[in-house]
Amino acid sequence: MMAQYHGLKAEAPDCLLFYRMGDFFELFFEDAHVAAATLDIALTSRGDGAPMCGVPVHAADAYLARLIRAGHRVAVAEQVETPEQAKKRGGSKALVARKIIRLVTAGTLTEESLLDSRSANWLVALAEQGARVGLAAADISTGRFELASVPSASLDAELARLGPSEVVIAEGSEGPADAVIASRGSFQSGEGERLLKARFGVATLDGFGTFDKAALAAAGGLLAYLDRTSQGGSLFLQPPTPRTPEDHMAIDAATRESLELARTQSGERKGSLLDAVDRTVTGAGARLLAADISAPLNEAQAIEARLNLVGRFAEDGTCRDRLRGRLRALPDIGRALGRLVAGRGSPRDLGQLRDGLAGARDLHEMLGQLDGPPALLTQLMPRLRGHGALVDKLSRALVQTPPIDASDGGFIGEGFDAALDELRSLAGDGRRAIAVLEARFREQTSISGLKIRHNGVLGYHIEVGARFADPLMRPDSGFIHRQTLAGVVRFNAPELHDLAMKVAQAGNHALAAEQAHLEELIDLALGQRDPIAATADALARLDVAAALAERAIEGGWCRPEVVPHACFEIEGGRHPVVEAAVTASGERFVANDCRLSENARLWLVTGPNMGGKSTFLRQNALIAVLAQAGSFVPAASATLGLVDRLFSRVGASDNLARGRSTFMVEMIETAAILSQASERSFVILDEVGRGTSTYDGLAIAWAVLEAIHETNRCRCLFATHYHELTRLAGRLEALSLHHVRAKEWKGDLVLLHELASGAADKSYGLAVARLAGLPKPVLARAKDVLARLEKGREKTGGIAAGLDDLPLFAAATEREAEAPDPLREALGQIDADSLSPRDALEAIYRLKGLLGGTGA
Ligand SMILES: Nc1ncnc2c1ncn2[C@@H]1O[C@H](COP(=O)(O)OP(=O)(O)OP(=O)(O)O)[C@@H](O)[C@H]1O
Repeated sequence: MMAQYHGLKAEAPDCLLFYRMGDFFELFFEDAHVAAATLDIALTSRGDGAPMCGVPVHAADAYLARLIRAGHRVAVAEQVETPEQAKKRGGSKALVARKIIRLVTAGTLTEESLLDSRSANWLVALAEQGARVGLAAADISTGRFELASVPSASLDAELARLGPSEVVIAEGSEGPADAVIASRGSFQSGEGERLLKARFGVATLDGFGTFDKAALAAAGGLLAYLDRTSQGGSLFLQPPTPRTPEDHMAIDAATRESLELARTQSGERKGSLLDAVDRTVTGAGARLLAADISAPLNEAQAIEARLNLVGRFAEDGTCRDRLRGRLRALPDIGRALGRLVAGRGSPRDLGQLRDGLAGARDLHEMLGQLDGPPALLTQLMPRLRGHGALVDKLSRALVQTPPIDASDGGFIGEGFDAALDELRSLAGDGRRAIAVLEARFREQTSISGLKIRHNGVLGYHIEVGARFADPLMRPDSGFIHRQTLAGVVRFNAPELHDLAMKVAQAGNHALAAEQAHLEELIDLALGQRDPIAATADALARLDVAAALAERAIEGGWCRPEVVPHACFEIEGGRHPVVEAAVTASGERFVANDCRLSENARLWLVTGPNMGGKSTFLRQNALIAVLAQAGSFVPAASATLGLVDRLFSRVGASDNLARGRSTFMVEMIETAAILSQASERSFVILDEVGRGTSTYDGLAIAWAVLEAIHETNRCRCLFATHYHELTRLAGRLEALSLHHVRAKEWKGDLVLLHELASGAADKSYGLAVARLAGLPKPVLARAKDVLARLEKGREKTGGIAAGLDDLPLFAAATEREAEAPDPLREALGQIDADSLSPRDALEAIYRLKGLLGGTGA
């Protein structure tokens, strides 16, 4: 047996091996140690001392879920023949054949119990091709399949958008630290193209869109990995959709994290923007909303289309309530379909398709009565119907609530198949005849406690109390002794045997008939897989639109207006997450305006700690995300020009608690903004520069602000404690000063959280410290120190002395640009077309010499 075990283990060395033995999956050796520790189950050992532990087959899903969540992958080795078959094949000592039937990994789950119904479950494969990375993403629980090719620099942003459960890369290539390494062979564009064509049965991929080599190579890696995990079995993939990152607002990983779009910085959904917005009533709706918020659109028309639908549901409360009420009752047909395609479907999944598709048809009828439907609704409508024949068949075939487990039958309803009904009635007749026989035996033996019972070992048998058993033991009694237990004795009888045979036979035949129907019904449903998936998507879109309308009404949100010029005008804007927290603690959230335009695109925000600067910055970034995701926004009015890229950076010390963010990271991230932000971008910078010494920090913040103003020319909100920066207002015409208001009242600091124009008059640092309970002697001492510092500042002009005659940023950058670069000049003088190979080689040596500073 161990030879067989090691053989299987060698097939999946990077997985824990679940080795089926009877009613258990057993794990051995190191696997047993890992599983026992993760699952908190007893570690035992075999006769030969090998460590082992086991989990019961019927409860395997729950254990699998825990192992997967702990980051493991599991290979499931099943028995693929019965002990009888094994004996027939190889004699009495033959070992039952076993085979790995599936690798269970985080990115390839379909089981309801292993998945979060409100989150997508992405498996991503990456393939490097020069400066680009191909990205293939599949969620086989719903069949979604996307292919993209992105510049290497955008990879992190794409991965952060998807939040994949599992990433696969080719050996020797770069990727996330926990990525699964697969063999290089399949990560080739030719292989990818071949596998795609074979899977979707097409001669060309043109019908799906255009994919470059990087995307095809990633598809190759993904399909080969899926094939390995399913061990050649089927799984649900819709045709690939090409994804063009340019169609969406670019949001890099650091910005997502800082804005807490789908998860908070501690990794939870609660407290994120998504959580504050989500009022969806179906799992599929929740998944789509998460995708929408993670990838806001970049095209006004598409945004308008979504907003029109949300607007319609916002206006019509009755329609919205009815729609949401019906959607709430619908099963998750997308995932039911995924399980059916993967061969893990149950009668209950068919029941879910029946109910979900019938529900979609009802919604079609209901929504069809709306006057002047928005264009997006008109587009969705045809996808809600067209399943009449399938629904009809499933309705006639299945019982009201079909079971998950098909093995006991009982899922095909009465009246669907006359032959099945006949078999069932035969079994029923048999059982009734057995009841009659029991009465007759009682009369005949005069044992009133005599019973006919049934169990898995003896089948039907007669049971009497031990003290009544003697007469039945006699050879001529007509009863045959089977078993004596403490207190009872069990018998059989020829008549009972005959009847039992009939019942069993009819039962087996009925079960076989039900299984045949199940297969046929599953085939029928799978024949409609694409239209069913389209219906599932349409239902999800309706849920998202109605949920956003619900949220808008609940919070008094407004419909944003998207305009062609790069403005950002928000009246009475609010932060949905902070507002909820502030309101919950009985306070009032103060709404604030933000007005950026092409000529006034940079706001420098000052004011005391805890005054609300970060909240103000973030709420505006979130409003941009929501608006472009097609949602109403938390404001009285909002007009904005499309944002192509969104950046949010927070000064290093704010994040030190996480032990990750250092000044270095802050600078790397700031560098990314300066190199990537365009005139259409929106940037929030929160106390950038404060992670280092005052002089260095101020100098960096100053230069960054100037560069943003002069070079990037994007819309930007910049919060700072460096009051010296306010001097920039006189030099940069598109920069204006603002502050969060505070006042001292009877010696106490009152934070008003209200934005006003101009710079803050004081920094109130000591007042905040007092509010925080700093000891009195320390405060008094700090006051003294401050007084001296301020005196010094008056005399010398403070740390910003001398900044006033600093040359303009443009002049400084010109100077930088003017400095001659000998390498550049030498390169410019080469006439590439006239070079012989020998000249070229010499030129390379010369240039290399220049690079080293030695000349040539
Ligand atoms: N507009 C508002 N209305 C009501 N309360 C607010 C508002 N903005 C912020 N707050 C409250 O003030 C707290 C501090 O806000 P925030 O973190 O934005 O201040 P800050 O000025 O950035 O502080 P620091 O400079 O210390 O980082 C929030 O947690 C919230 O409770």
